[in-house]
Amino acid sequence: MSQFAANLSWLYPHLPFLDRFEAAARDGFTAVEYLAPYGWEAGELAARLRTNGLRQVLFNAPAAGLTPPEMAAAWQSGARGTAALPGQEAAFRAGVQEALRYAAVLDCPRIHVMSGMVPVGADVAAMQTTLIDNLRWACMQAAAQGCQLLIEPINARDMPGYFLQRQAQAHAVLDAVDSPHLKVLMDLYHCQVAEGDVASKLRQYLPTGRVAHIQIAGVPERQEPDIGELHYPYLFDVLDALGYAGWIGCEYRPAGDTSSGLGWRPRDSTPRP
Ligand SMILES: O=C(O)[C@@H](O)C(=O)CO
Ligand SMILES: [Mg+2]
Repeated sequence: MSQFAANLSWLYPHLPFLDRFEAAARDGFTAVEYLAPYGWEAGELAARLRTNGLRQVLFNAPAAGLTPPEMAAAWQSGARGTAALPGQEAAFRAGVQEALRYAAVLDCPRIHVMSGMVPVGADVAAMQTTLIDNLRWACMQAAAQGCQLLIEPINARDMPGYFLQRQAQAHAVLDAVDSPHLKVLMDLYHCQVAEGDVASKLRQYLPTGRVAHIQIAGVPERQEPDIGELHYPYLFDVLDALGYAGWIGCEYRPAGDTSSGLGWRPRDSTPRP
C-alpha cells in the first residue's frame, strides 16, 4: 500500500501554516507536500519537519516573481508558472534556482514546475518549444542535485487557460525533453475532471515509470476522497496491482474538520516505522 502525504496548503486550514506540520504528524502522516515554502526560511521549515518526524516529498517552484511578496502577488493576479512563456526565461530560471535552494535544505526530492497560462492569441507552438527548452535547462540543474522535476496536467474547470491539461500532453513533453529527471505528477482529481477513465490511464502510464507522484481528491467538489464519483478503494487496489511505491498527496479541501475526515485512509496505510 502506498503512503499518503498531507498537503499542508489544503489540509488543516484552520491552523497557522507552521502548526500544520504537527497536526499532520499527530494524524499519522509521515510526509508532507505544499505549494510554496518561500514565505518561510528554509531552515525553519526543515526544523518543523525534523521535530515532527516528517519528510518533505514535494513542493512547487515559484509560479512567478522572485521575492515572497512578488510571488504572492503574482499568484493572486493569476500567474500559474512561467515554463511555457516565451520571454520569461530569466524569471523561470531564477525560480528554478530558488526552488532547488529550498529543496537542498528540505531534503526534498521532487519539485513541481508549472507551465503557465496561455495568453489570448498566443502562439501555442512557440509555448511548447519554450517549455521544452526551459525544462531541458532545468533538468540539468536538478540532475546536479539529484532532484526530479514534475509537470502536472490541470483541468480547465479549476484553471481555465492553463497550458498543460491532459496526461498525453504531459507525456509528449517528456518524450521531447528526454531527461530521466523530468516526470509527471498525476493528480487523479484533475484526470477525472479533464479526461475520465482514470484506472485505464493509471494502467497506461504507470508502467512507463514516468509517474513520480500522485495526488487525490474527491470529484467534483475536491473534498475528501470518499466524497464524490471516484471510487478510491478500487483505484488504490489498481495502484497496488501496478506496484506503485510512490507517494500519494492528499490535496483536497476538507468538508469539515481535517482529522475527522481521514476515515477514507486504508487501514494498512498507517505509517511504516
Ligand atoms: O492540483 C493542483 O492544483 C496543484 O497540484 C498545484 O500544484 C497547482 O495549483
Ligand atoms: Mg494537484
